[in-house]
Amino acid sequence: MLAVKDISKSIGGKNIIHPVSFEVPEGQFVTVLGPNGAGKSTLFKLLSLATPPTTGSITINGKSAKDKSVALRKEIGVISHHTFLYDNLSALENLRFYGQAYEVKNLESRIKEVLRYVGLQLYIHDPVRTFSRGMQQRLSIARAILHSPSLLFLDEPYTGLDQQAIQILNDVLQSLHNEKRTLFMITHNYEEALTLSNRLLVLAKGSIIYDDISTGIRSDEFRRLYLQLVGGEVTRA
Ligand SMILES: Nc1ncnc2c1ncn2[C@@H]1O[C@H](COP(=O)(O)OP(=O)(O)OP(=O)(O)O)[C@@H](O)[C@H]1O
Repeated sequence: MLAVKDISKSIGGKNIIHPVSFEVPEGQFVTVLGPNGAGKSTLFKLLSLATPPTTGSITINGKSAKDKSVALRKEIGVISHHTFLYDNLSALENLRFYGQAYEVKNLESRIKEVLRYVGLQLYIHDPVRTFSRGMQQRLSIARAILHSPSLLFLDEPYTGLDQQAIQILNDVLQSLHNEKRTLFMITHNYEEALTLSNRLLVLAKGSIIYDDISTGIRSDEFRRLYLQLVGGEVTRA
């Protein structure tokens, strides 16, 4: 499903990601943890096709990441700090814009469905500039799943969310996981990670230093292990 072979990234002569290789089978929910500056966001940008690797290759559902086709873009959804929303457009208009770009079938009913999913159906006609940070984050989740991607990338999705929005996000992620979609999440929030995901990667200084199935690990056990691996404090988003 996602195959990463020897990818590295150097910026301005500095090696930020050392060659890393791993495969993520269909339906797996992978979380990447690591201290500040480990290279998580850079890895995220590489995998979500926002920036090309310096070396190595990425293959998504058998398609090379070098192929910039709409077909490849349709395979992935991205939730990051950047909401990719237009302030002056309403929730409906934003989703129409993306839905048309991704050639979503039965777009109007799919838009209503995803807005219900994230609890924003009452705000369908409101401009995004009137939305709180958490509401914008919810709408960016709706945008990212609108075209039913088989692979969803999430970079610190919990930042700025209230308890209700965290619950909505967790429910959405759980449903996507149950639907056997593949999820790849970067977070500092290891408690959510342990509850939801079934594989943990720890990145430090641009290298993967831990890669294991997470099912059944208690949070205090993992916290101890993590501190042994990277030292310092485990931070929460
Ligand atoms: N465009 C860039 N130019 C130069 N250095 C960069 C650039 N982007 C990232 N870096 C450096 O690469 C390293 C990894 O950064 P990255 O943002 O990927 O880490 P991170 O694990 O996401 O950190 P955080 O948890 O703080 O968000 C850092 O030392 C950072 O300064």
